[in-house]
Amino acid sequence: MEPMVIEVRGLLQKRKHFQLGPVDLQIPQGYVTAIVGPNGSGKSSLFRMMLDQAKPDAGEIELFGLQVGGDDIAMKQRIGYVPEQAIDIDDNLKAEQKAAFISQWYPSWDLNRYQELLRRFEVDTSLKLNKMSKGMRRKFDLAVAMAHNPDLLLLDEPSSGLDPIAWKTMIDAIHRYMERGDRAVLMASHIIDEVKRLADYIVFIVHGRVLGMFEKDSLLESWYSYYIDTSEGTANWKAMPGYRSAEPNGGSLYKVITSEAADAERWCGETGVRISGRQKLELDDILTVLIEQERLRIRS
Ligand SMILES: Nc1ncnc2c1ncn2[C@@H]1O[C@H](COP(=O)(O)OP(=O)(O)OP(=O)(O)O)[C@@H](O)[C@H]1O
Repeated sequence: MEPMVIEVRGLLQKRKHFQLGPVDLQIPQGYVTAIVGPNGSGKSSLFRMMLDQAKPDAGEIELFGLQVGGDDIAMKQRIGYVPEQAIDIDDNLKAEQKAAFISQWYPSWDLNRYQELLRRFEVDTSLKLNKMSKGMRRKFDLAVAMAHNPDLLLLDEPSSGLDPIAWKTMIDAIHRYMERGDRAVLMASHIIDEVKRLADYIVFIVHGRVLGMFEKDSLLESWYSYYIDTSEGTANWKAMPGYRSAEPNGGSLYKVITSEAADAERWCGETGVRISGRQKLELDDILTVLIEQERLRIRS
């Protein structure tokens, strides 16, 4: 098993209208892990606690085996972070001045790498930060976050505001960053295509609850819709392994969703349930089912 770069244990944050956790998570070195969840599910809150910008009410986080919460500068220097929104949105400095300032904090700041990233992202560093477009600012933040060759990249919706060309450059930059094999990315994203292209693992979070961490390929292999013909009378499909939901699909057809496709297929064969069609679920469809189930769980 790979070493873990992030370990989250029993993490709890209570707010007036929202509770995050308790969260237990292990993020492995060498992989990209995407946190996927609807608006307000707690993704940014989790990042802020990992960076010690917010305190949990219970539990702990370790980065590189060191507990977050102390004043460990060396630990922070190993991280590159792109927040959901630029922290210093009104910054009157030119981008090049800001970068010169930030670079002092990082002994491993790599000027060549930084300039290469700026070139590829086409960032004009003579602009003042508060005069940059949202996308330009995002590209600058990405270049800065990667310029010191961090061991861990924390990216909170990194493609927010990027045009399609910049988006491809970002995907490419993250792939290259991962080439060395001993780094890790934890990213929050709403963009399904981005998650599919980048992520090795997916963490679903809904209403502050982590619903599990899944290896992407096996996740996409195990969620299926089956179209079941009920005209000849059929077994109770709710007993199907991994059963999630069923809805009428015209005539005697029912569309049944399972998250354990291989076992469900076998079960159908054994119980005489006739599958007249099958379709893999996309990530957003999986998330929709999980959100709905979480809603029902909260209501009950
Ligand atoms: N400083 C704060 N004080 C109180 N509540 C907050 C604060 N920041 C966030 N929240 C609440 O915590 C919950 C989680 O917010 P968070 O920003 O972590 O979600 P998110 O998953 O990142 O959402 P999005 O996808 O919209 O960025 C929300 O209900 C939000 O209103």
